[in-house]
Amino acid sequence: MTRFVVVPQWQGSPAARAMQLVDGAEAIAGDLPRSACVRVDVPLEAGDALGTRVHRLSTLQQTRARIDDLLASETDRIVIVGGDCSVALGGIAHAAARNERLGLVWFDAHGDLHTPDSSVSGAFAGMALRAALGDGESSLAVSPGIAPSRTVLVGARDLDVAESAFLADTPLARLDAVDLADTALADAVSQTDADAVWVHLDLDVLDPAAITGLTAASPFGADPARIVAALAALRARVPLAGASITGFAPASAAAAVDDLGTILRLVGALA
Ligand SMILES: NC(=[NH2+])NCCC[C@H](N)C(=O)O
Repeated sequence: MTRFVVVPQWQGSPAARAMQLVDGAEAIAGDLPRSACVRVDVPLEAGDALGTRVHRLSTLQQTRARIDDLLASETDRIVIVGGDCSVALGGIAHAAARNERLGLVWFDAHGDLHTPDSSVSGAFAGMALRAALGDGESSLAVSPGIAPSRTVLVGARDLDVAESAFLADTPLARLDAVDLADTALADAVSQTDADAVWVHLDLDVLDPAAITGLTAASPFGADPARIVAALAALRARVPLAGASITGFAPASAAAAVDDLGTILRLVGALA
């Protein structure tokens, strides 16, 4: 069985409309079987940086502690429903503790490869993949981190200078999302020595024509049907350790309905 862990956290997001991520998580959860869902309470307040360069670090730490507590006794495969991107980290840490050579697929328009020092926004979502690799704010990073050589970044097209510089020096595979061939992702993960894989999907990897409820839509994104096909091919080859789906920020309840069909197809491909 798959357990859906719903984490309506907005505090990691750089967006002005960040709090709509709470509505997005609730909207997705509302369409999932209630008995398969568990909710993580997220503090209502923004939180404090605690003297670091990570905005709202105190609330991010509280949410993470609650995710870690919940997952400690979880034996089902989990799909984390966000919220902002950084809700994935508790799940990745949980899966990494159970799979020695965990691979990571990160679907995102952005790189999320900042450290607190390189980030301009201070938003932890923009540091989330880097934290999965074990770098940055130590209270939130996965430790030991996922090896970059077992990591595939898909659809990133909105990279900051420091992120491009990091990628130039790091053995992390990249795939373009626009023409994602059915087996390209399965091939890329098979070429690593990963024994299982965590799939993270920020919905902003999608083309803006396919979804409206994004805080920072970026052109030239993926067709949802191609992602579904790529995930099926991947799962035929490498066991799925768990998944996260994040970044849904609908402007209204009515607008959410327009996107939910697409989102639920993607959730289905990850469950
Ligand atoms: N997963 C995301 N929405 N990431 C947005 C990151 C945007 C920008 N690179 C930043 O660090 O602020």
